[in-house]
Amino acid sequence: MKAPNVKLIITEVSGIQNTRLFTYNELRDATGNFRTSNKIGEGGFGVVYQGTLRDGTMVAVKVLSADSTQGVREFLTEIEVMADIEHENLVKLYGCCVEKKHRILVYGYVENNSIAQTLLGGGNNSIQFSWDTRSQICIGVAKGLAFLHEEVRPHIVHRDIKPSNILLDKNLMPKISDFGLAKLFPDNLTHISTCAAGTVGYLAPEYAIRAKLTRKADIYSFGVLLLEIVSGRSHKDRRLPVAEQYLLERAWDLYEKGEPVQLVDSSLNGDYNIEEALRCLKIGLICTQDMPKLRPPMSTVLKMLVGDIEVNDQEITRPGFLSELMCLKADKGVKKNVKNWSCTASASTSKLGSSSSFPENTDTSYNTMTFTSIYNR
Ligand SMILES: Nc1ncnc2c1ncn2[C@@H]1O[C@H](COP(=O)(O)OP(=O)(O)OP(=O)(O)O)[C@@H](O)[C@H]1O
Repeated sequence: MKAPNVKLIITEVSGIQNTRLFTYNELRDATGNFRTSNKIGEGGFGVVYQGTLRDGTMVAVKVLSADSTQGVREFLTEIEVMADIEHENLVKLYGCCVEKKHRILVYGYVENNSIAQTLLGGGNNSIQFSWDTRSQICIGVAKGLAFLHEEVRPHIVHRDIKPSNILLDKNLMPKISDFGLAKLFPDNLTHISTCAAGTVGYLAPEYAIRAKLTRKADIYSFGVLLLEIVSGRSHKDRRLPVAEQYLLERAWDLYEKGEPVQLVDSSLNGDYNIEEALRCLKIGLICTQDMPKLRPPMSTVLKMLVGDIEVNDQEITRPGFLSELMCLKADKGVKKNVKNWSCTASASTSKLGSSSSFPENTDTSYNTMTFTSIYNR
């Protein structure tokens, strides 16, 4: 695919209100000429630098790789979606730069990295995630999502809720980031049929398999995230015994045995509110139920999290396991097609994978990807 030319991008960007256009020089000055020591991260579409604008505002400057054709669409989507909205649990987009081959996004700087790099970062972090902090993070993400799903018009489906897209500010308040895959969702539509995109492990089965997108896909991803925050482990961990490797399967297993508390992060050393932790785990399971219509809307999930609505055990049915669904389809004779899932990973290192039914030799990664399922052709 050929990259859209700069004039076209500028025309699209200028049509979006409330977007500040930065000059390349301004951003070069802000980041010390994109100095390596100012690099704070790297995602599928480019490198992120810390910077300071002339008025002293701290910013995160995301520079899209010059050769990324995939990134241009995400770049424009991010601006279109983020330009008009502001919420304490969403990263703020200040503006962008489109000059020659440069495509750069400028966000408010969020001090404490992402949940993927801290809580789930395998000990490379000095932050103590107490129970209260975890609870505050879950509630904050739920507030941000409820805002996107129910308050903004048209509604916004994020499509890539996962730990690396939840940043933590100086007070460890969460901010949802990375709206490059988001979809604006007019009121009159029940769902959007789209090429499925997101991150394996967080994808709702109905969305991954049939590419049928509704807000319930975000709610499923949020459920997986909740389980990760309470358990302090990733949705998949190959170092664990086979039966424990998949967090959602493990959570359901323990729940059925009446032992969900075993899932709570042992690094809390028992120092947590057991009632709240159990409630969070149950809500994680409620959000990941196989039938999308059984997953409550985010405003209800939020009320459950803060204890305004009772969480009733009878409400919880079996989660949707994408891996299982794929195996089932494979058993019914379409196995060879599974290999044909076309996948455009957003980073050269990422591969589609996470369950035994995906192509062999694949690896779990947090990278976002776009792929076309066998049902979406
Ligand atoms: N506003 C921000 N403030 C501070 N750090 C940020 C900000 N935005 C991004 N980062 C850092 O840059 C890293 C890369 O972010 P980016 O959104 O490009 O990719 P990602 O979400 O990690 O991966 P992918 O693109 O595959 O989803 C983040 O993990 C985070 O550490």
